[in-house]
Amino acid sequence: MTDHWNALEALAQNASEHSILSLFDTPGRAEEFSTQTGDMLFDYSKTSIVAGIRDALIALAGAAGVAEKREAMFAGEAINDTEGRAVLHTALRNLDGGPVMVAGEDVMPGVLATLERMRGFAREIRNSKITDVVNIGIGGSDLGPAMAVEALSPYHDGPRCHFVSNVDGAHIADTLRGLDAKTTLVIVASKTFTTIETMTNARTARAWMTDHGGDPAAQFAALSTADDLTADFGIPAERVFGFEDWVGGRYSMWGPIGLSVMIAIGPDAFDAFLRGGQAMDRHFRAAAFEENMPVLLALTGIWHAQVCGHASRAVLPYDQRLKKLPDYFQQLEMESNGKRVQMDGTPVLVDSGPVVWGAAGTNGQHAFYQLIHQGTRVIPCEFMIAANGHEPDLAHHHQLLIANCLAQSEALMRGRSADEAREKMRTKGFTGDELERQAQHRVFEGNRPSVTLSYPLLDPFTLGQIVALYEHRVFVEGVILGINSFDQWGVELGKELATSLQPVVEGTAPAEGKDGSTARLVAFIHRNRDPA
Ligand SMILES: O=P(O)(O)OC[C@H]1O[C@H](O)[C@H](O)[C@@H](O)[C@@H]1O
Repeated sequence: MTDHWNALEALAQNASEHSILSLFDTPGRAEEFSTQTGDMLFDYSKTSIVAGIRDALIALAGAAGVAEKREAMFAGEAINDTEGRAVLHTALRNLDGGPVMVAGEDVMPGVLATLERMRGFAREIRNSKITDVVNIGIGGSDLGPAMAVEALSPYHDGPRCHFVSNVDGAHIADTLRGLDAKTTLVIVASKTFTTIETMTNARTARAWMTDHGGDPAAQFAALSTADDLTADFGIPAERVFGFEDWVGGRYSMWGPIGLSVMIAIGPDAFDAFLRGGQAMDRHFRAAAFEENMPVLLALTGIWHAQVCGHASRAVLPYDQRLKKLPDYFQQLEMESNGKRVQMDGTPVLVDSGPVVWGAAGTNGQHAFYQLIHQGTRVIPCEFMIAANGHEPDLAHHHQLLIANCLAQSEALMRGRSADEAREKMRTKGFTGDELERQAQHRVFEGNRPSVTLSYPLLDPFTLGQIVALYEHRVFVEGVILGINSFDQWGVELGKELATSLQPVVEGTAPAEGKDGSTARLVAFIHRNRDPA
């Protein structure tokens, strides 16, 4: 692998001698550096990647064993080897794809039976007196469904959905205020059913329901792998939707964790979402790397983060309803690929995954794009735009949205030279030193890379394609980095310390053994706390 990384570094040196804009002097660049699957287009031509770089990146992916590991994943091998688990979220959307074997057993009958139970339950709730659904979960048991319910609001014809994640009592208090306990369904979503935030919120919701005339025995459902714990909590088996440990939390919205989405948009639209994911799986398995959208998206990411050294990437959906997508991708990418060692326990050879962040366009333009355009660090951008909105009466809004999205990627690439800036200031009447000073503030270096994903309409099928595209992108990047993208040991230490600090904060244990800063903060909080 070291040879491949070295070769890419040398290519990056050469690439810095040509501007991205100048690459378009070669006819056909946009066609050659874009790929399509179904009706979705991924354009990576506004990057410094040229044919030789793409070949080298594909060779890197080949050397890392991406094709073999991809098949191992789909074949149910225990590729999450620090936890000894298979990785089969793809089975959850394998609606008609045949058997999927785990340890010699076909898991599809179980997956399809649970899906059918979910459909029955969703129909029952949609036809009942339930007006509001509260999904209590955190991380992978919250971000995906919360994002999808908002993304698919034009298809939302079921009860209202609310999402409570934070252990901060403000979250559940604000959410329950105004809800009718007699017509609310609470879904406790937790793979492990031990997560302290979720279990604390679930108990609070149960007490609220009892106190306000609802019936927790009839109005609670659970989504979990731990049926013993859901039973202990008092949720009857017919309202428990289980899944297996081969579904990672941040990959779980395709199965029971997506129940709130199914209740919101109905089983048929949820099926379309699954089919979008399945279509992307098929493309990912079948397409040559040169045309493979998840592979090319991953290679673009590797080029920018690990080869060119850009430490973050911005996800910029020009779609108000996708405003939670950056948060969702943050967990998907950063929890998966923020790792210090390779599979064999030795340090990673290059930087691990980048910081992923972003916001919906055009809002971000009026907040942080200044830094993206003129800050000293390069931030590769990932734009998303639909050809159509869901508001035919407001088509002029959508034209403006598209124009803004395309304008940003063009501006990032093209920039504005010092001469252009001087000319601009000259026409405004500036001269001499003041002209020069004013002009410098208006220079955009340009040559800033971006990619754009475009599709006809953000419908359930398309959302399924987008989510699966990014899941596979993360997988490919993880394989190239040599890491396990499916564990998350890095979240453990903070949890353990929170458990040990709880009695200290409550005042039932001394702050002994804690560092001076922590002890002082505890003392300050104790002094300032209102008496109970
Ligand atoms: O679904 P749960 O078991 O409650 O887990 C919820 C979340 O908690 C953990 O801290 C993990 O880092 C996440 O990957 C997970 O999604």
